[in-house]
Amino acid sequence: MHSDLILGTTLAAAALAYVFKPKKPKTELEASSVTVPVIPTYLPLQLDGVLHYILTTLSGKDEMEFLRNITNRFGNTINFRGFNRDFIIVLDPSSIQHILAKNQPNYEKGPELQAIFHEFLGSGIFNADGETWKTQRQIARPHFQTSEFKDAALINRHVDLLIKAIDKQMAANPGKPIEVQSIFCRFTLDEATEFLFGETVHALKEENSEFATSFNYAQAITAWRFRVPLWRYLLPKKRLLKEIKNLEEFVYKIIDNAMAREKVRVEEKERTPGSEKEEKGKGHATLLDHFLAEQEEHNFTREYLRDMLLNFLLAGRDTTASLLTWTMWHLSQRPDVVDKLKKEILDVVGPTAVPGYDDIKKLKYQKQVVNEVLRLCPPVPFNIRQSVEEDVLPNGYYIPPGTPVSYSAYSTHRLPDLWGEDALEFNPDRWGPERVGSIKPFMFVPFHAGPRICLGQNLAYTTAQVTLTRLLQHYDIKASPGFQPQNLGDIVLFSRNGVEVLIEKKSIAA
Ligand code: HEM
Repeated sequence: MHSDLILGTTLAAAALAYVFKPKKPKTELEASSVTVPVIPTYLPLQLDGVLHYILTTLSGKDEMEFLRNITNRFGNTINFRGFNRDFIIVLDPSSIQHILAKNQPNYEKGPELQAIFHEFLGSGIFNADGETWKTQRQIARPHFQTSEFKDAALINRHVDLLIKAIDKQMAANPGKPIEVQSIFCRFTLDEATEFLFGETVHALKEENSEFATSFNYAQAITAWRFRVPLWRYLLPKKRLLKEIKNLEEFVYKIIDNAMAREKVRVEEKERTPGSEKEEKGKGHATLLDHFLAEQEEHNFTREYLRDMLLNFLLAGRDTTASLLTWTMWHLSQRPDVVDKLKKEILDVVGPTAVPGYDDIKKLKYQKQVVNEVLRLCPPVPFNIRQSVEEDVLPNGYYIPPGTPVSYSAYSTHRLPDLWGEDALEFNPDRWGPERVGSIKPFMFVPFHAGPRICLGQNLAYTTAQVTLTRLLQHYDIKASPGFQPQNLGDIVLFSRNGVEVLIEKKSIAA
């Protein structure tokens, strides 16, 4: 009893000290700039605001629209303070440019975000700053040059399997709508594992593949921590660690095999002098091979390579699945757009030819459609950085040091001031030659921007466009009556209830 009283008093005293802690005097920079407006709350520690947000996420409401409503009410630069901790959100393109490009070194991933992702992603590219990030980016870059996937053979091989999986579902449930989100997630998992590791996990074939289940779980828990950082301390970790171990078993097997292969290659090189002149990174089939080619210089550990592979998988898999899913949703609502797409495919690729990179480059209208999907449904709807030093945004607002600063592609892409009165409408024509000039840099940031711009951007467009071309050569896509998707604003923008569309087998030439 006595010890409870002491503990209770200590905690209460600590809480009071935190709430009423004396304010630091303003720095010179702070005094000469504007304070970001704080969203009004009424309880100490902004408990009402924090609870409102937590209840919004728990009740399954649309967090992206929640945020958009707040910024509509309080402005494009706001401080969503909780527990006396600042959390700044910026929407205007010049602030986004400042954070992602002009003063990028001052806006890191930072220790708080890294702690949220730590168990799953370790020190991989997605979760690293400084030299660790730079090294991974430099070594990985050659694997993402378009020459690596120009014939789109790997993508097309997986699209063959995707079409088979769709046909199978249609045969099992004739005339019924198909939930495409989960199929696309399995498709992109297969494609990405082969592109990155050289080995696919066969998620399309085996609906409940162990790797896919573990990956989905680890990602879902990490996403909860991302949305409500408090969960990091409250959610049990036992299952998370078990699922991560499953992933590691699979990944370590690939790493060990690749390391053995690389050892043989190095020994052979030593036996045949002169072959070391070969260009670094050239001729390496997988991303892992690119890293192992640098092994002598960097001495990467198995753990480092595990982090690297899981990070690339996280970065590339769901994002592309999200893009394909929302594309199908918008097409199901717009038969006029489907008709135009089909006409273009017939003219450029033909009714049955398998498209390569050069073909899809000619599909101009299709690219407009994909961009319009990326605008309204950016796969990464919300992104966070943390300031290192204090700073001032181009619009005069003060950023304290060590503060989370976020931008939301979802909200910026929907601002009528930037996109016009039809900002909320799906209109691929806004990307046509007459209007595209009004789209200024940093208004459209689905792939991030600046030094940390998405490495897989070209691969993502190619995968999405090849897949879309092949699907429209085979099928007609129509609305599933009464179905409405519900945004799930996780790390990746998905629909809480999947996306149902009616798919009919129909030759494009018919
Ligand atoms: C439609 C598909 C995609 C979208 C919308 C997308 C979007 C993004 C965004 C917004 C970021 C910045 C994340 C951050 O720094 O917080 C990013 C980074 C990254 N993306 Fe993508 N991505 C897509 C597909 C891919 C693919 C297919 C790959 C590779 C397989 C990939 C690899 C990466 C990597 C490695 C980074 C980290 C870059 C760095 O920090 O330097 N992405 N992506």
